Amino acid sequence: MPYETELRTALLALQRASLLTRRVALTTLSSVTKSDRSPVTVGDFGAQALVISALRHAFPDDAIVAEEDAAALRDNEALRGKVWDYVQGAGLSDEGAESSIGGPLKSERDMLDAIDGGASEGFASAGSQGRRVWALDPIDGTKGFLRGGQYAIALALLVDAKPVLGVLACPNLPQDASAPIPTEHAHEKGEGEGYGVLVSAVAGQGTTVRVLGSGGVAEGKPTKMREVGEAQIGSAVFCESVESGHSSHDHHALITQKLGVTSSPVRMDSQAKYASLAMGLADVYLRLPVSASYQEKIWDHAAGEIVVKEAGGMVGDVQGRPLDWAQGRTLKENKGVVVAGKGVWDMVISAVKDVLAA
Ligand SMILES: Nc1ncnc2c1ncn2[C@@H]1O[C@H](COP(=O)(O)O)[C@@H](OP(=O)(O)O)[C@H]1O
Ligand SMILES: [Mg+2]
Repeated sequence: MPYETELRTALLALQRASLLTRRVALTTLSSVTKSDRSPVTVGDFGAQALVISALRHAFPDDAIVAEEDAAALRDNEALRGKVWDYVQGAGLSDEGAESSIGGPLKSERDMLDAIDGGASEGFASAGSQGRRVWALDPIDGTKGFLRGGQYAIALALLVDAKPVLGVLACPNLPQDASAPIPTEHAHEKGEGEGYGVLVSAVAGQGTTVRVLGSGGVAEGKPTKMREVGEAQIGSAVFCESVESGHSSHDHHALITQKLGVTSSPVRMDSQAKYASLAMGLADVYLRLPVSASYQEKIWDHAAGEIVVKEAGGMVGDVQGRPLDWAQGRTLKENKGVVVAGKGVWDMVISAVKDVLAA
């Protein structure tokens, strides 16, 4: 199967990184504020080191674009030591699986180099055919991670500026699609209690859900989005960011009102929203940016996009056009993202257009 090794590596890398984020989540969390005023934690740095070292081991020639860099750690011995403790403590229980992603990191220096290995210019500079770029968000939804809500470790492989593989590790999503999605105190629920999924997709191969474990790759189950038609839109489950600064709750409310949706949207951080749709936990995801200063990276949607599309859903901008991966590193203002099943897509896009035009 195409991308078999890439998928296996990505699943194991994210599983290992989630061992670290789960452990960090059980401590008293604190964050450092970055230059863009967004928070970063020990979990973000540690997860990035673990995933990049796995990718570099398996695919040394591939470019990697990741959210964090190691500057803050190089300057801060205490913080660096803390991250290193967690990185050393995160190893898969299956030795064969662990060694297939390069085994434990050997030194603090290797850890810093791995973190800085995510500084590629990515496909913005990729001209030649067959160019491969991995896009990693080591903790997507850092605010959700800090408040005990949903977060995801998100990894996608883009070939010639198109997502061909995506994996979302969502430690706080329920494994059972009929269970409610926890939005607080979620870190207290672990694998043993039925929480933690790995949702993955490869172009043309469908979307698969696995239990997020601590050893080798678990058996996967194919998943599809729920089939919701126009007649059922009133009872569809909508989801949106917790943060109204990330997308406009007011616009979303006007859209759902127009569509006659009866229940309030489920608020959830991170690309766990895409995973929820792919798993049939929710039906529509609206993300309408609110300000011109909003410079969200397009990478933050790559894994989610393929996971939803391969589960039978649609992902586009507010005009219903496909997301433009070649446009560079940011999701341009006013474009936004709409995610829905095929049965309600036209109707949702038409409501979005009406509300934005008003
Ligand atoms: N002001 C801003 N500018 C750019 N991106 C922003 C932003 N505020 C939030 N984001 C993006 O939105 C993501 C969180 O989305 P959500 O609200 O769906 O949880 C953040 O991911 P990180 O948590 O990885 O930084 C970040 O990429
Ligand atoms: Mg992040």
